[in-house]
Amino acid sequence: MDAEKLLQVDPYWILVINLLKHNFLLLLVTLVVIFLASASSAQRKSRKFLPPGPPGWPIVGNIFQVGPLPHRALAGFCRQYGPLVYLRIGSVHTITTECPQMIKELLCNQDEVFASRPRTAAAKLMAYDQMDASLAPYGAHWKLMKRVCMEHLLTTKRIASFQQYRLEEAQAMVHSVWAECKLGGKVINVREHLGSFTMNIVTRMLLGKRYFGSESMGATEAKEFRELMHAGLKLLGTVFVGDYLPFLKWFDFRGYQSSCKRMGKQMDDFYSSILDEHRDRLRQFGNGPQNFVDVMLKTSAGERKLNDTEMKALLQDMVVGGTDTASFTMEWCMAELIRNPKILLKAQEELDQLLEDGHTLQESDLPQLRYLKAAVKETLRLHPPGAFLIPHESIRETKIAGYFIPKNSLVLINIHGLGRNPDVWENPLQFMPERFMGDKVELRDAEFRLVPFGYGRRKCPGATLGQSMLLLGLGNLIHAFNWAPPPPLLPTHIDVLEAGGFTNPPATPLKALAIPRLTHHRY
Ligand code: HEM
Repeated sequence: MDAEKLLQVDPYWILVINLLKHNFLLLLVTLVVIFLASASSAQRKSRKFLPPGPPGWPIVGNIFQVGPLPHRALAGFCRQYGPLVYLRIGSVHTITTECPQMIKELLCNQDEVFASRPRTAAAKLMAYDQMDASLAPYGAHWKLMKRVCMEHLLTTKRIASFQQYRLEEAQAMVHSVWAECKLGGKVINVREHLGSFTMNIVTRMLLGKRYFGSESMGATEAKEFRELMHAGLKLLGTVFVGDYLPFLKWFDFRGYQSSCKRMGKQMDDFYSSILDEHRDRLRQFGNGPQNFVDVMLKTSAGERKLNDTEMKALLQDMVVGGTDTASFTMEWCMAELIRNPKILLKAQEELDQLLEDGHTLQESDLPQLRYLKAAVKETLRLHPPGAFLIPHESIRETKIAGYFIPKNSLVLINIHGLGRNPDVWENPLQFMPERFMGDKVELRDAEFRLVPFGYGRRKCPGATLGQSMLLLGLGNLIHAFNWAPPPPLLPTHIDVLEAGGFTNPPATPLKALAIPRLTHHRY
């Protein structure tokens, strides 16, 4: 078997070949030392009662058992070994679960112990050395960044003050779909439209600047940036061997670290240009409406002002947190509605009733959209954007359900698995908004059956904004158009396989036939 074939067959051999390419002797010595160290450490650890899990290889542990869609492999282990599973990924103690009681223990009862984030090469190179809010390890810096998010940027009052942007962008999305399909229906690239919708909302809140559509200020630049962000998120969601076997972090396997570095630099250029432009605009026109950059320029972080790196790191959190998570959730929901025409019709009837006097959908209408809200919950159950919560890390050793959890354990909370756990949900693979109609399962469910925004210290600070974007975007799209699979496909042909990675979008970008269903003047 030649090297090329080996490469396609077994990732373990990829590692071996890459190792052989480098300094063989040095590696051999290192491997022996590591092996002895890990054997003696394993001996010590085995005296403690770790949760059950699959047996692993010497040194590399279970690293090659996680596969291209780790959430699926890890869900399989949870079903085989129990609600809390232990793996050793390289030298990193890892626990994973898809069980509501265990998730409650991790995010609620022992929230502080598990409130940190692991350090990884991708996060270091692409997220300002983890100086932001979402990837910062637990500690004083994270507290400061989170406080800026919660008390200055994402407050109820500020989010409400941007309501007009969201309404305008929802209508602009309807108009641009209509402009494509008004002559009787056309196949639309749904991902493109949803991506522009969320990106425009976020960049208008950040900077008062619209990137896509009419009065666009740099659509090509923004499109390039969005592609860059997707590639960056893919890297962030990829298992990089050097994060788990620290003695290999010097090897740039498949150019992983150079790619992260290059993307980090390109993204930094984009955020720097946002700050520069904003300062220029302030010099020229003085203060406008209070967008996020205005607020950050004035905000004090403790005794001092935020520095440029902190501002750019937070800008990145807002862009990443506010765009793909929402647009991919809407794309999944659209895919499921198109696969289930009766459910789509029911959601449309609810909207028709609410909007029969001819008014456009307002945020004050959203609480009345009970069925659409149930469809959104059902989407977040079956297709959460991000199969795992952002990885957590334990700050000290502890016990869960009688099992020993070592300090610095990586904690992978599998919400994709939770939503499909047959012990929690009846017919888990069926898209059925009705299951939420009479039920008391909320987005912050007390029983932890649904936690799409996390819970506890590391919970999402943008949840309210995210939900408004979801309901407004979806409500407008399904009220204004009928949707069907691109001919000659049938509804059941719509693909619902996930791509994996940090934000887990549909593997195939959704394309669908849009047919206007309102009178002309309403577009
Ligand atoms: C549908 C929309 C959204 C979903 C499903 C979502 C989901 C999540 C999840 C699962 C986490 C991780 C929780 C954990 O690790 O325990 C998170 C964290 C975060 N989200 Fe969101 N999010 C959404 C929208 C937003 C928006 C609109 C923003 C800001 C504009 C945002 C900003 C953040 C930040 C800064 C964090 C990090 C919090 C921390 O680590 O302390 N998210 N989000």
